[in-house]
Amino acid sequence: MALKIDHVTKKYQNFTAVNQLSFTIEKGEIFGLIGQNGAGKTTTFRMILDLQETTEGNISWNDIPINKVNRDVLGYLPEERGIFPSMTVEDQLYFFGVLRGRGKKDLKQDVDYWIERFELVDKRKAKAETLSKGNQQKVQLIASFIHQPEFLILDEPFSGLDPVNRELLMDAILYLKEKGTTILFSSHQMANVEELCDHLCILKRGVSLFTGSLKDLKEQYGKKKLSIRTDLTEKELHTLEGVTNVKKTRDGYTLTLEDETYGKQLFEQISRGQYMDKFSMDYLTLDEIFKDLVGGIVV
Ligand SMILES: Nc1ncnc2c1ncn2[C@@H]1O[C@H](COP(=O)(O)OP(=O)(O)OP(=O)(O)O)[C@@H](O)[C@H]1O
Repeated sequence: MALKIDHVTKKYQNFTAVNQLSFTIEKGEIFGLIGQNGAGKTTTFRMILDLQETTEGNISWNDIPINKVNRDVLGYLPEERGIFPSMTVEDQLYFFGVLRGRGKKDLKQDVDYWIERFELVDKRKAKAETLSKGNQQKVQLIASFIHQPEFLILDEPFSGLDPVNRELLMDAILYLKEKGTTILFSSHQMANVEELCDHLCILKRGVSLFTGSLKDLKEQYGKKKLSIRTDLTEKELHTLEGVTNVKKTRDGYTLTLEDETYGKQLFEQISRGQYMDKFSMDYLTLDEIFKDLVGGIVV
């Protein structure tokens, strides 16, 4: 594996921000770290980047302790955004590329490529302070990987981006993965995690509630979501055995089941031998699983 987090704990005086956290990330994988505000995501990132010491445990990159790893191997988009306000977009990207060890000539192709890909061509000579928040974020994003790091850490990269820019970023992350970059990111938007991640870790108050593949997480929960169109009332559906929740939707109901084995008997009870034009069992979305696991609303 490329990154190994081994029983890592971070304490601030008596407060434990990260508690015995362990996970690994394979080379070229996209790994999502999710959790509510204060769950310990940024603290974990900062320990991986050696910006903060662990209280206990070890972190290594390709079996080398993280504090011995060449900094240029890593790229980081921090949560607190900030770029040089009076520097142009283009100069900014050259600055960060050169700072992290690349030659200016060698950078030109990549700077041009990313400026175009993130639709910033007409802004390349503009001072960063004159850009919209979303455009500033795109510049900072490119700056975080313009030196071609092997391992890229993105703290909430999607926040503040409109749907078009979200798609641009999605595609860019997948492109970087294809090129072999290992990517760790956090997001409050579960749809982004669901679409991108190979593996994920769900943190609650510094403790991992789940670490593994999205597929395993979904299968662990099972196909507990049942979407139907029926003449039965909400009240009647509530009384059926195995149904834990009923939600009215635009054109029917979504039921949550105790487990998927109730599917067959519910089909018989609800259809009563009649044709049903909608009866489908499905896995919960990551958003639903997350809310169930952490027992709260995503903020
Ligand atoms: N320097 C510090 N001293 C004391 N407590 C801290 C310090 N830094 C972070 N914490 C606490 O550690 C916990 C984890 O914070 P962290 O920033 O890692 O959370 P997060 O998951 O990134 O949250 P968010 O989604 O809001 O960014 C929080 O309760 C925070 O208040």
